[in-house]
Amino acid sequence: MKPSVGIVGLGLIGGSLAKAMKHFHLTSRLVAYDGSRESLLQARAEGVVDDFPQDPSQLADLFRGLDYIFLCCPVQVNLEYFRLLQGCTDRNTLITDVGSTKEDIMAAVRSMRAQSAFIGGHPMTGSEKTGYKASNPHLFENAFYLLTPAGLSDDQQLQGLLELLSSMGAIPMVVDPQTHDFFTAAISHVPHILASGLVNTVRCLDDSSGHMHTLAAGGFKDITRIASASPVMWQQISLTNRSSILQVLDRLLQELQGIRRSLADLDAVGIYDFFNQAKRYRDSFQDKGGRPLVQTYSVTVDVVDEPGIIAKIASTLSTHGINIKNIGINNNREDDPGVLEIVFYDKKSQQDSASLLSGLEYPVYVL
Ligand SMILES: NC(=O)c1ccc[n+]([C@@H]2O[C@H](COP(=O)([O-])OP(=O)(O)OC[C@H]3O[C@@H](n4cnc5c(N)ncnc54)[C@H](O)[C@@H]3O)[C@@H](O)[C@H]2O)c1
Ligand SMILES: O=C(O)C(=O)C[C@]1(C(=O)O)C=C[C@@H](O)C=C1
Repeated sequence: MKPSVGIVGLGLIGGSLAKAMKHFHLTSRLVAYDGSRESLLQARAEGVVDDFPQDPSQLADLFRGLDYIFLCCPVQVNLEYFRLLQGCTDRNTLITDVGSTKEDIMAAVRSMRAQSAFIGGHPMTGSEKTGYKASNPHLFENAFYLLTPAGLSDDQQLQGLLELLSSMGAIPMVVDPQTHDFFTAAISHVPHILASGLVNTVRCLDDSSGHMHTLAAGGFKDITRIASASPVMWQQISLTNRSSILQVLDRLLQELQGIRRSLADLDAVGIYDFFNQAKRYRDSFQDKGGRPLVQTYSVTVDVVDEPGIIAKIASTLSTHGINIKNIGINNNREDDPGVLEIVFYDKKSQQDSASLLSGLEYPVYVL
């Protein structure tokens, strides 16, 4: 028997969970609630959710007796819904959240002596975009999905959740909440603070004609994409992971002070070491392509960014029997040449396409 599922917060992550569960036919019934009625209407029209309450007062009736409830609002809002849902749940309902911080919610749930079972959750995938319109059924494929059970559920419920997430293509991994919050402070939360700090710096330094804004190119755009994310989401993440963020932020400030000192002292070796150490460590991430554990076979091709270029290269490869998994232009440079990234299913296709396209005089790089 497939489980019944409820989702509170049908935005980027909640909407993607709903779409994935529908896409892979994982539920017997899927109900949702969101502050945006427009999202709920769209999801029902698309067949992604079966039903939704007309207003929050009907939430308990519609969510009673579900097997799983996913809380997918900003982290502090998730806790409010966890409390609210205690009125209509018991140990047979497993509530889980997708929030980016875990110590805070785990401590609150533990101190509450909740009726329902609970497992903290956090998919290590997402984007700077928000809302149901940005959601996508394949978001979780090959992405780590961290879980913090901490004894608030039974083994069978943990097993069931692991299977449900794996069926959406995710790679679940159990961690303790403290480790989770320290790791994510370093690899996600402080990077977001830094990206927003850089954008604020340029905003303050730009001239009245906005020349910096006009000229900002690939490097600035690459490192600051995430600064376009939801301020409410990041406010709540920051407030619920203060001590780990402060610890990592202090380490980052040391790093910045170090390079500042090397510059002030004209210490050429120190400056080289700063960039070289970072390059060596960052290059070691390359093979993973942001999707850990999955080997990717891709090439990049420098192309003139003109209409029809993707079709031209795709048809050349297809004429030679080479299957493409994914293809797209990375337009970091304004107007002129773009970098076309092509992903293949296997190494042979990667190598064959590299020699074919080099033979046609395209500059090709094998990744
Ligand atoms: N965006 C990411 O990259 C990402 C990745 C992993 C985890 N998360 C976590 O997932 C959660 C959701 O983030 P998202 O990116 O989907 O954000 P989002 O803004 O796309 O979605 C949040 C949804 O919650 C709804 N909502 C907010 N307050 C509400 C309330 N009081 N009542 C009812 N609905 C309410 C909003 O209408 C929206 O649809 C957050 O806890 C975040 O920390 C985000
Ligand atoms: O790729 C992005 O845009 C993200 O910001 C995703 C990201 C991250 O920092 O890596 C953001 C917050 C999450 O909790 C998990 C993933």
